[in-house]
Amino acid sequence: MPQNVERLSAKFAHPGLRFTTGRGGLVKAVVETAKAQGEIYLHGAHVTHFAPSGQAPVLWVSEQSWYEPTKPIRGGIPICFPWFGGHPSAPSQPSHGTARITTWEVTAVEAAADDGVAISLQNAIHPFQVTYRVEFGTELQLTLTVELPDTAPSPARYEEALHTYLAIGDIHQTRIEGLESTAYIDKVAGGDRQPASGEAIRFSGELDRVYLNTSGACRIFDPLAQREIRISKSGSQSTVVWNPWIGKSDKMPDFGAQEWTGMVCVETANVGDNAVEIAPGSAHTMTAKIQLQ
Ligand SMILES: O=P(O)(O)OC[C@H]1O[C@H](O)[C@H](O)[C@@H](O)[C@@H]1O
Repeated sequence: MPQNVERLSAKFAHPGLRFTTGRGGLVKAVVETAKAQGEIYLHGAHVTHFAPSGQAPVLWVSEQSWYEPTKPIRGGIPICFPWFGGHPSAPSQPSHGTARITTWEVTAVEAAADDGVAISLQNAIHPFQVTYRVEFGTELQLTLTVELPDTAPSPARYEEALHTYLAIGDIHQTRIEGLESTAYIDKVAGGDRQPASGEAIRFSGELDRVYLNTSGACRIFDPLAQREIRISKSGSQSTVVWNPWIGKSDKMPDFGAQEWTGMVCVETANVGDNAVEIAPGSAHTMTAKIQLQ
């Protein structure tokens, strides 16, 4: 049975969470508790807002974003799955997979720790069964579980990313710590492999890096907004860092002219050499926890 606001509201009534029609007529859940505000669209299971009470939004969303069933939302937390970037063999397939442009089914809404509220969703993306639990508390906790049914004929491989767009005061002043000792693929330099830089990441032009074999937390220091965002994770061996700067964002119709100065992506991922392979009847879970320090 198709999900609509009335049916969802009747089935999953819970204090602090309500279903409503969002932009473009797409259905979303809105969270308002004593500790936090948030929202998630069923389209893409896309978290588009999170803020602990009294704080400015932690996530950035473009004013120019599409809100259409066939297009990804620009900002928030798109789920890239089951591939990252272009499809490995079929270039006409959508960038970053189909998870972010299909409607997810809500399976549960429940109370979570710390006066929070959690929503769970699922999506069948052949050959996988995917579940996503989003816990809105003082922190935002994301749990993405990919299962390969035991009826599958052979093991299957996938890539994934919680492509988190963070709202920052000014990219020129922002620095990211936690990846100093990790080698990376420089996508701006055509995919060259670079050794660990030994330094915090700072931004002075387009930056698009895939850090491999790293399971540690990142700290995003934002002096203009006078705050620090911490992203910790489990089940993830890659971290992607991206800011498109002027030239690339100018070419994107869903990106406002000066918006690139107020965002940075720090993506909890398993991509490239870190793609995940699972056997029939098994599952893999990746988590990310996003918090203000
Ligand atoms: O425009 P999209 O398909 O949403 O991709 C946006 C960006 O996602 C990731 O961060 C990739 O590393 C970038 O190369 C890409 O440009």
